[in-house]
Amino acid sequence: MIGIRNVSQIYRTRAGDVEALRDVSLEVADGEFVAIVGRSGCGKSSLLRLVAGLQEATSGEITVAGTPIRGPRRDIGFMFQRPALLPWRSVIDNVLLPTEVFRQDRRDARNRAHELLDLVGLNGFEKRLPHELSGGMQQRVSLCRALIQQPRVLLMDEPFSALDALTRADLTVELQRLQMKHASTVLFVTHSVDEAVLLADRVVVLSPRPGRLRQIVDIDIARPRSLGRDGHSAELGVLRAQLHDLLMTPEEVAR
Ligand SMILES: Nc1ncnc2c1ncn2[C@@H]1O[C@H](COP(=O)(O)OP(=O)(O)OP(=O)(O)O)[C@@H](O)[C@H]1O
Repeated sequence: MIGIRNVSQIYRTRAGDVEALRDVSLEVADGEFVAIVGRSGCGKSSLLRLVAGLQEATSGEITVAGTPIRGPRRDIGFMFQRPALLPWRSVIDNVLLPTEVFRQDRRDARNRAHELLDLVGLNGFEKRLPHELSGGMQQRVSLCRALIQQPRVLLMDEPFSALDALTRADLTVELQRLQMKHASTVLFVTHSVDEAVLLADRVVVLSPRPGRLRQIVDIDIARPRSLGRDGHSAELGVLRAQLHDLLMTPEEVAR
């Protein structure tokens, strides 16, 4: 579904060139959930922006559903760290925004918006304005807005990092539920090893800048997953430790 081939990104700045990504290749299958982890500044957001068509790679090629990315596309949804809702539009009108931009059938879109808001527990909040909601609720609205256009691919850039730990854990559970239901193809950038092992089929570890593909860790554990006592804490713990070591040790001393 997503093909990233030999992608490099160099930013030319007045202070000199910044090499953000070097020769990254990755294939993401239809319905697969791939998490990307790596040190701050290793190019995770850059990679997502390239797949989203928000910027062009210095070299290499990216395809989604077999077609090269040349700019933003309707079949690619994006969710950022902050909800970025329009403050003057109600919850439902925020969710409907992409369907207006892409001129989708209004009635159909409204039905889908209600369904999605219901799914994330925001039933009854449709007419509220964003400032009347908590941060977690706003991010749920943002998730609905990303899903309304039924994208083939959902790109998520640290979507829960601005939330408190418990709300973040709640949303991780919800996203897992949505993923089990819809099996979307997701590329998910996170700093949280816990989130990565709970959500992903595979975790891609990038090396410190310039980001290169260091290792891919398969998370071969049945869903729903949980770090709680009744969950898969032992198996997930081993993978967490492995990822932690990959992130914390320089390549040359890693086993
Ligand atoms: N538009 C830009 N112009 C110049 N340099 C940039 C630009 N965007 C990113 N960079 C640089 O490229 C490198 C990678 O940035 P990027 O935001 O992709 O990393 P990241 O892994 O997402 O970081 P973090 O985890 O801190 O969010 C950084 O050194 C950053 O300063």
